[in-house]
This record gives sequence, C-alpha cells and structure tokens, in this order.
Amino acid sequence: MSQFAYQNGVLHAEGVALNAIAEQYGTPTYVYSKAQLLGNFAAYADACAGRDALVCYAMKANSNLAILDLLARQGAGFDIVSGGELLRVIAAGGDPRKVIFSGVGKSVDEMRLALTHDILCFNVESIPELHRLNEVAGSMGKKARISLRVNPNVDAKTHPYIATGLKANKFGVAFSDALDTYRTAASLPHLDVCGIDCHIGSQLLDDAPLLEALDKLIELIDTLDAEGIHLHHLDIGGGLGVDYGEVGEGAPVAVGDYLGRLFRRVDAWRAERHGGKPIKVIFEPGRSIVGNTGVLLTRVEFLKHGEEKNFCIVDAAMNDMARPALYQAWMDMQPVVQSSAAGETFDVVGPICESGDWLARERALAVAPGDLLVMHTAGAYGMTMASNYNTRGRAAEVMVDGGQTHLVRRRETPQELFALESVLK
Ligand SMILES: Cc1ncc(COP(=O)(O)O)c(C=O)c1O
Ligand SMILES: N[C@@H](CCCC[NH3+])C(=O)O
Repeated sequence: MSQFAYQNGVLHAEGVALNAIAEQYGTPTYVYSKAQLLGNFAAYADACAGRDALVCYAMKANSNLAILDLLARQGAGFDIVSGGELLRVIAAGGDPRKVIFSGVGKSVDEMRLALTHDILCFNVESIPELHRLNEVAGSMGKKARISLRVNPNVDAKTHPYIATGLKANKFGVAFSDALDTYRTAASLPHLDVCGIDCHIGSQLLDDAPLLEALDKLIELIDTLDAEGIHLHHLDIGGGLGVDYGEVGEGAPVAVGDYLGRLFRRVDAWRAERHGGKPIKVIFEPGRSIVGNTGVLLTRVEFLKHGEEKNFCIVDAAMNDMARPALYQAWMDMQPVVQSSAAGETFDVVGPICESGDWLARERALAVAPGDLLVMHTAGAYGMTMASNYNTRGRAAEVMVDGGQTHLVRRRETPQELFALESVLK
C-alpha cells in the first residue's frame, strides 16, 4: 500500500498534506515516507527471516543520512561504491562490518579506508584490482575479504544505460575468465577469497534473468569447489524494479515472490549438489527499497503556449531529477490538489538552459501558475544524482513520520555552492 494518497482531493504523505509541506519548506523538495521505507525493507527482511542472509542496501539509490540510519537500525548492511559512501554509513551509525564495496575503480585510499574499518567484503571487478588490493592489505598487515564480481552475460531486458551484466559492459570479470581469476586471487597472500557476486542491471520487472544469473553463479561455485576454492557467500546483486506507473510497463515481481523462488533454488542446490554445506546469500537492492518512498514536490512557475507544444515550467529541473534527461525515463507527474477543470497537454520542464531539461512529456494536466505538482516514485536515483548545474542549490529533503515532518536535508544556498572556490589573486 502506498503511503502517498489523496484525501479530500489533496495528496498526502502518511496523512500530511503535501501543500502544507510546500508552505513550510518551499519547493522543490523531496518528501519521503518513513513507513514506506520500513515496509519496503521489511519485505526483504521477512523473506530472509531465519536464513543466513544479509540485505546490503545499495546506497547510491539514496544516501540521505536519515534513510541510512533507519535502515541500519533495521539491521541492514550497505553496498557502497566509494570511500565517501563508507563515511556516510559510519556517520549514520551503520556497521562497517556489514558493508560490501562494489565498483570498477577503487582507489588505494578507498581500499585503505575500507580495510581500516574492517568491511565485510570487497566485490573485486578485475585482475589489476586484485593485485592492488593485495598490496594495500599487505602494507597494512591485513587480509582483505574478497568476492569476484562475475559477469554472467544475462540480458536483464532493461534500458541499455542501466544494464550491467552483458559482455559489452565495463563491469565484472567475464564468466569464461572467472575460474582463472579465482585461481589468481587464491594465490595472493593478503586476500581471503570468500564469495562470488553479480549485478546484472537495474529496474528489472521480471525475476527470470536474476534466477538465470543465480544458476550461473551456482555452476561456478561447483566448479570452484572441485578446485579446492570454497566460497562462503553468494551475492546476487540488486536490480528489482519499481512501478513507475507507465502505461504498458506493468509492475515488478513482488520481493517476497522473487526471494522465495531464489531461496528454493539455493536450498535445492545445497541439498543435491553442495553436500548440505551452508552459504550466506547477500542482496544489494537499491531502487526497490527507496523508489516509492519518495516524491519530488515542485511548483508551477509559468505556463507557456508554444507554436508546437505547451510547456508547464516548474521550479524543479534536471539538476534535481536527472532520470528523464539521462534515460528518457517516464516519471508520473500529478497535481497535489485534484481539479475537475479540463486539462491541456504539456511538457513539464525546468528552468535550466538545456532542451534536455524536461521532467515529463505530453501529459494531460489541469494546472495554473502557482499550483503544486509531484513527481511520484522519485526516491531512488533522484537526490543522489542531483547536481548544482546553473548554480542551482539542491532541493530540500523532508521525512514524514506518522504525521510529523522532519527536515532531513536543508536546501543549499547559492553562497554555499561557490564557497569552495577561489579567484586568482
Ligand atoms: C553493484 C550494484 N549493486 C546494486 C545496485 C542497485 O541496483 P538497484 O537500484 O537496481 O537495486 C547497483 C545499481 O544498479 C549496482 O551497480
Ligand atoms: N541511475 C539509474 C540506475 C543506475 C543503477 C546503478 N548501477 C537510474 O536512475 O535508473
């Protein structure tokens, strides 16, 4: 059930009217629902109950400290892709020993930081990275726990920019090279080879490609076992999608159904081929935890009737939400206050000086200047991909918690944006 619903014609978040939030905090503002967030995490936690499993939230989707704190208190681990994200986990009170570190370009400093905090595992993506990590760990007198990110060459059937498990993608080690790469890893004295992982892409509506990837990982675990390389965990990555409401797209498979099918396969394999030995299962969900947790609240500045198109110019822009500009993503936009007036067809655009600065195209809307609109399902890859283009301060972020609203990130001022710069003297 969504925590964002109309009551008496006004959109509310957990019972708080969004127009009241706009009055108090201004626009553009991201509004999150704590109940939605906890419900989404609980779907994973419930499906994992009683099992050796860890949900490492992929914080690139939304790394606001309030969100990290709430998830950490539910027992979440975190999937990070930079030293900065590790520092965020620590600042939010998360446990570094439940952190896995993904990414193709980890620097020496990032490796050192992660080893200092004794993270659970590095998801290594190449042979040069294995050697670098071995050296860094050795120089610190430590052993780094590693998993190899294997590229199962499964077609995730998603947008090419967010598919990651194909041969043509920069991620992971090719399936055909995996065995040799594991041999190399096992020969390096400062590495502790403990897992295997993959991540085939994002916004997947069907779990069939994920289960296909699982089968490939399992096949490799069997091969490695025969080589004397015994793994303790398998990490299937994230990727489950959300319902953006686009006509003809359909809804994603439910988390519980996907995890149920996955665990049944893992159990059958363990019993039949793995000698009943235990294996920890790790998940790296991002979007499916936070996507429908947030909306982007924006106000109409002007309506402009062009020669070919009508434009609804709002105060949010591609710097606040880049998904439409980057991926031609379809995001649902609705008025905060419902109206029975006849609408017109608009492109919803921001104030930035780019033709690519659009949030929604060809939408029937009954709106007037000063009205409020929301972009739904904006909790994932919204604020984390925001920029200061056109010297625009990033939006505020507000968390609604059972009738109370809390400012969890204030709006940036223009002065803050250039405070790090200096002029030549
Ligand atoms: C390595 C890795 N893990 C997890 C995720 C999270 O993916 P999603 O938000 O699709 O669940 C991503 C991003 O797609 C990723 O690159
Ligand atoms: N930023 C992308 C998802 C990227 C996933 C990261 N591997 C999106 O908004 O859909």
